[in-house]
Amino acid sequence: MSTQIAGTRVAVVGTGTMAEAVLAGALASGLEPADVVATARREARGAELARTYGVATTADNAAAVADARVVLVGVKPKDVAAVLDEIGPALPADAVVVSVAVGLPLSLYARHLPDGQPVVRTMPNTPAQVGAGVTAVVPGPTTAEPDVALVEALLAGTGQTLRITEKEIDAFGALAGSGPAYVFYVVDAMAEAGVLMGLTREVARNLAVQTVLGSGRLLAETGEHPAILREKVSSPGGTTIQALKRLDDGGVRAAFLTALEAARDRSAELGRELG
Ligand SMILES: NC(=O)C1=CN([C@@H]2O[C@H](COP(=O)(O)OP(=O)(O)OC[C@H]3O[C@@H](n4cnc5c(N)ncnc54)[C@H](O)[C@@H]3O)[C@@H](O)[C@H]2O)C=CC1
Ligand SMILES: O=C(O)[C@@H]1CCC=N1
Repeated sequence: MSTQIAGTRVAVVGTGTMAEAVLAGALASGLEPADVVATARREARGAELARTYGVATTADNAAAVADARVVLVGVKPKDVAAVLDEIGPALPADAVVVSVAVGLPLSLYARHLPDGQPVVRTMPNTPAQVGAGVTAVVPGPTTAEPDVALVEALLAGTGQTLRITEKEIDAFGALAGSGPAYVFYVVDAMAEAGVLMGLTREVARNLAVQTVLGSGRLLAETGEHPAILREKVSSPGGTTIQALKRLDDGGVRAAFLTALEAARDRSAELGRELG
């Protein structure tokens, strides 16, 4: 199905790290900068966004959404309800509100927006900025299919999109939404090990980055199970198995399981606290 992106008026309300990454991807999908208004509270931030993306900017959230077809709400979860109350009266009836906030249920949007306002809840991740993200998409209960397809078309330039149910989104966020942070943590730790062994910081970091990039591509392009690829690196009686044993001794695998459960549980907790 082809959905027309060019000419779609988009407002980004609260253009921080995640919203900027989604905006960059949407522009790569064919969204035109002239059709975008992004809000920024600080003038310098607005100027930076205008310079980088060629979009219009304003500090006035309500004015930004007044003729929008799609409104991306990019503020932190604790600020979402107040922003919805602020923009609600100015929203065109057909404007689709797109959530990126972790934890917040669709029911919160229904409570703070005019009756019948279309909403799509998403969970993106920051690799969206380079077109290599993965975004969960949960349509609101009354959101029409063409509106969901429009949001997915806008997100196409950010990487993959995947429709899921709302009950799956806390786990999705714990794995994919937060996931880049775990990978950056591993890269940082591997680079530090390189420095410990006497490599320069620059070389160590480059080796760690290239190894993660190459391993990700190998996984994606071969479709092989990670355990099989791991076995292909670990020769019997060789070096890698010595390192993997130390990771197991350190409880790293189990730590990943409890870490992701903790992120999922915090997402659910945010939903209870703020939703
Ligand atoms: N950072 C990430 O990797 C991910 C973040 N998210 C979600 O994205 C949302 C934003 O997170 P980040 O981008 O990390 O935070 P951020 O702090 O970088 O961005 C929030 C932005 O909202 C602005 N803001 C706050 N109140 C405002 C208001 N009343 N009007 C206009 N702008 C306002 C801030 O100035 C800031 O630029 C959160 O809801 C988070 O759960 C979701 C997935 C991944
Ligand atoms: O840490 C957070 O709360 C956000 C949501 C998912 C990734 N970052």
